[in-house]
Amino acid sequence: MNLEAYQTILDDISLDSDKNYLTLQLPIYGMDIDERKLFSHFGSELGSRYWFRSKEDAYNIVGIGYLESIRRDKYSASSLSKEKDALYDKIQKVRLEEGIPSRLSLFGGTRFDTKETTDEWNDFAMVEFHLPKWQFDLKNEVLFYTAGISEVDLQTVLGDIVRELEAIENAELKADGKPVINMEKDLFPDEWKALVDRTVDVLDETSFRKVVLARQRLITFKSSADPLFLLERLDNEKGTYTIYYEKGKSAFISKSPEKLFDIKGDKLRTNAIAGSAKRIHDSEQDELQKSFLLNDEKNRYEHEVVRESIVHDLKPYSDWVEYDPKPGILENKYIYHLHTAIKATLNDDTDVFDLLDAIHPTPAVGGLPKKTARDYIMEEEYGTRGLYAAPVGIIHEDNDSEFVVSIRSMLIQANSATLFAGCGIVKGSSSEKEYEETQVKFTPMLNVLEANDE
Ligand SMILES: C=C(O[C@@H]1C=C(C(=O)O)C=C[C@H]1O)C(=O)O
Repeated sequence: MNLEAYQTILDDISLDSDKNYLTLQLPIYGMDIDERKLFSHFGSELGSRYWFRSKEDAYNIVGIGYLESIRRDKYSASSLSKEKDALYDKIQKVRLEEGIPSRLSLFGGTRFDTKETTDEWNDFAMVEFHLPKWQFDLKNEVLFYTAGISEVDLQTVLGDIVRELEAIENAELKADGKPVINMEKDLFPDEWKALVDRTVDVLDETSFRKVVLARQRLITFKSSADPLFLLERLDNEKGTYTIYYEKGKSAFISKSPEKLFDIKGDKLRTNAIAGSAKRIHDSEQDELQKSFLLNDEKNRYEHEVVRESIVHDLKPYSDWVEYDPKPGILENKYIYHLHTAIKATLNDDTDVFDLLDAIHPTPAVGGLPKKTARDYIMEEEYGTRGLYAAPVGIIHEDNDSEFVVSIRSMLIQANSATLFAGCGIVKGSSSEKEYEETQVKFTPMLNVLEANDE
């Protein structure tokens, strides 16, 4: 870190009194800093921290201290877009080194739907995106430090940051052991199976083709789960996103394999992921599982419904959408899915918030027709989805962004964890099989809690 050169830059700038914040962007090359040290060092910021790592490692970001947030009780693409622009406009950005390949981002998401939430989701607004005080881009080794412009002392700020970085490098990493489980139970298991049976009778191949029904599993602990323990456990499943999102007294956690979309310039990438078979961890049996999945009519149908819907929803925003008509297999640690990569070139003036609104929820987590399915889920499903299966991710100043469909997830509060898992129901689905499938889909979170029998 070339502190003298950085100070010279700071000596040469004048603070812009029209702005609310100053963001300093500086490299932290070679520093021994990771997510666990950050969460340990910034323990007092509990409830105001996140870790977001994308599955292709495009992003690995920790944010600490929510300085300002966009919060809305209703989703409105145009208002959100304006608020995002206004927030970025309030920031004076200063690069302390040229050519750093990283940019400031906001992190957050929207709830799955507008269902009145039960108390459990009160910490998360309908739509919420945060500007953190400390944003660590761990992939590119860059820090974005943001402070209120009236509070910044350009003579002392660098020294303060350096001291903090040194303390982070020396942070203690002593996590508590795994949370001791008091009680573990599926919520409404028989009612859920009955709902699936009823739903199969309602579905057909034209007017209501598919709906995804989710269920919950509740685990209570003898004492609260240590964030450092959870972070360590979150590191152990490749090929998935990692979301650890604290807000108030809650933490929302996901190891989702499913991208909603990412945008770079005018290029959007998304995927259809639907159709599932358990991974058995025996090479012969797993080959059979994969070839079953590729050829099974019900799974193929479930998958095609998702792909068609995504392609259809992209059309107003793109004259060029490309995908392979034959799905492949997405391999996760516990499960296989049918997978189709979809690419689009976006038309001019497409806004990321319009795309979010247009694409979410895909029938991988909602159903088809989308509105019928959404209403059905709100009406019939037990409990509230909140951030489960909802878009969570990051947005830069322009449209560049990456969003996850936050499945394989749980909500942690005080001494309890609520796990969520759902599956696509079509005509001909069997409630027993779907129940088993959701059981498999709890595994990533059970594994994070070390609550499975593995
Ligand atoms: C809804 C979930 O998963 C979704 C449903 C799938 C299916 O029904 O085959 C497969 C992958 C996901 O798109 C979940 O994991 O909770």
